[in-house]
Amino acid sequence: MATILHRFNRLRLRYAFQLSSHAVSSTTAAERAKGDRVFLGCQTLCRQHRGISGGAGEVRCLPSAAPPRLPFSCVTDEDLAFFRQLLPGRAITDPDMLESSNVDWLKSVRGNSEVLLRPRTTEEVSQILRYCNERNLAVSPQGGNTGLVGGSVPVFDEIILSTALMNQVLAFDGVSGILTCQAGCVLESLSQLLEERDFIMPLDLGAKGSCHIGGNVATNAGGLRLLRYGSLRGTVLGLEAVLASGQVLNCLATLRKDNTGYDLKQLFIGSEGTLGVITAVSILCPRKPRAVNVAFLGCSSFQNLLETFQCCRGMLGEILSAFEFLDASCMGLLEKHLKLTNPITECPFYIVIETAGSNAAHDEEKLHNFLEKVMASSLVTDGTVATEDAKIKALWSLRERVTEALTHDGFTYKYDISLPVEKIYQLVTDMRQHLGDRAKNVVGYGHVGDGNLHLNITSPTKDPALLAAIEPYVYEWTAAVQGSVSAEHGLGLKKRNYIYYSKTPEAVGLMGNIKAMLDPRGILNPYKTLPDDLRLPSTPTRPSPMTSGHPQPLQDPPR
Ligand SMILES: O=C(O)CC[C@@H](O)C(=O)O
Ligand SMILES: [Zn+2]
Repeated sequence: MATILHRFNRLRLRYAFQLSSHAVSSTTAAERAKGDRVFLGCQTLCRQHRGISGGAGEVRCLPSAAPPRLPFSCVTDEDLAFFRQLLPGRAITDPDMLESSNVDWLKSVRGNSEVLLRPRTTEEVSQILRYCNERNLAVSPQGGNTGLVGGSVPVFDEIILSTALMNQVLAFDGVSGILTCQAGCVLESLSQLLEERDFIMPLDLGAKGSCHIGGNVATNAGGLRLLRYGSLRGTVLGLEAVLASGQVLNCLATLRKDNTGYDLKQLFIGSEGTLGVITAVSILCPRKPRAVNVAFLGCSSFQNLLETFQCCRGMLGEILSAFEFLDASCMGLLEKHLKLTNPITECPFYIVIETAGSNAAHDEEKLHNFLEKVMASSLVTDGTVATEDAKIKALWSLRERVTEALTHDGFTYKYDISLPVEKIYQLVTDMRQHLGDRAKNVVGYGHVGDGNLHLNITSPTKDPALLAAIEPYVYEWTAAVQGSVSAEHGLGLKKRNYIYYSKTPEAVGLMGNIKAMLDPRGILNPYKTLPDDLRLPSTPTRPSPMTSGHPQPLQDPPR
C-alpha cells in the first residue's frame, strides 16, 4: 500500500486527511429529537368522546396533508384494561412517554395517539391485533421511527404498536450466514453481532443506530450497500407477520430456494405495515470483507461523474460495494451546519466509492489502477482514500450526514426519486432553474449506482407557494422519463396520493384488493401507502375496490 500511497500523491490524491471531531459521531435518536418542529397539526377530540364510536365530527382540525379521520372506534377504559392486563407495565399512556412516538424523525408529522403498546412476543402482537380488529381500533405499527414519509407515526389517535422490545436474535447459522431475529432488533446491533462472527448485514443506512430490521423490511429500505448485495426483496429469505385478524403467518423460511407457489413474504416487504405487522425475519448475510477501501473523489461535471461510474464498474467489478454522490451544495451544508471538513479541493460533485473484498493487495491494486486512469483522463480532479476504520467512517459521514445537515437549513421538501442513471442530476438542474430564487437551497445526492436521486429543497419556513411550484412539476418530470416517485423511502402518509405517477390504476386497484383481503376493516396503518381514493370508510363489511367500481386516480396521471 505504501507504493500506492506514494503514487497517488503524485497524482494529487491526498491521503493525509485530518479527522474532524464531528466527522465520526453517529446521530443518536436523542440528537435527532432536537430541532425545529413543523407539524401538520392534526388532532382529534377522541379523549372527550371515549366510548362513542368514531365519525368525522370527532376531527377538530384537519391537517392539509391527511385525509379525514376514518370512523374507527376510540380507545375506552375497558380497552386500556385489556391492554394493561395483556402487557403489564408495557401499555403506555403517559403523554410524556408517548411524545416521541407520536412525532416522526423529521418533526413534520404529529399524531395524537394516547396508547403505546410494547409487546415482546409474536403471541402478544397476535392478541393485540385480534382485539383491535374486533373493536375496530386503528393501529400504527412502529419500528425505530426513522422513516421520512410519515409512515411510522399515527395520523390521528391510532394505537402505536412498537416493536422496540422484540429485539431477540433467534438464530444465526455460521455456515449459511442466515440470521433469524425478531423485528425490533436495531440494525447497528445486528451488524455488530454479525461482525463478531465474520459476517455483515446486507444493508447499511445512515439511520442504522435507531432503525429496526422489521421496519427496514416493512419499508424495503435500500441504503448504501444495495449496489453490491441487492434489495431486501432478495436477501430476506423469510418472515413472520401477524395479520389484522391476529392470525400469525409463518413464512420464516431459511432456504435460498423455495418455489412452492406464490412468494407471500414479498407482499409484506415494502408494504409499510398496511398488510400485517412483521414480527420476525430471516436474512441472508454476506461474509465480512477482509479489505475495505473508501475513496472520496471530486468531479468537475456530472457527465464526468457518470463516466467515472462506468469506468469504476468495469475496473473494480466484483469488489465495488458502493458508488454514492453529493453535490457542492450538500458539501456547503455539511460545512455550515455540522462543521464537517471537506477533505479535498472544492468541486461541483463528490463521489464516495467503497470497495469490499477478500484480498487487500489485490483490491488495492485494482483501486490504484482505477484511480490512476480516472485522474489521468481528468474525469476525477482530486481525491483521498481511506483504509483505516476511523478514516473510512469519517469519509462516509460526509455522505451519510447530508440528511441531518438539511434539517438545520430550514423547512425541507424531500423527494426520493428513481431515474435512469444518466438523468439523475438533470432533475436537480431543471428544478433549480424552475424555482429560481424561490428556494433557499436545491440539493442533489444519493445512490448513483442504483439510479436513486435524493432531491431536497429547503426554504426558511414552510412555504405553500414554493410547494406549489415544486409539485406536481417534480412528479411529472419523473413520470415523463418512466421513473419512480419513491425509490426507497416508501409512500407513507406524505406520498400516498402520488402513486399514480408510477403505477397504473389497474395495479393500484389490485393493491386495494389485496389490502381489503388481508385487512378488511382497514385497521393497519390507515392513511398510509394506498391513495385516498382507494381508502373506503372502515366498516365491518368493507367492499372490495374491484367490486365497488374501477378506482379512479385522484389527479390525472401524466401518462
Ligand atoms: O434525506 C434524504 O432525502 C435521504 C435519506 C437517505 O435515504 C440517504 O440515502 O441518505
Ligand atoms: Zn437513500
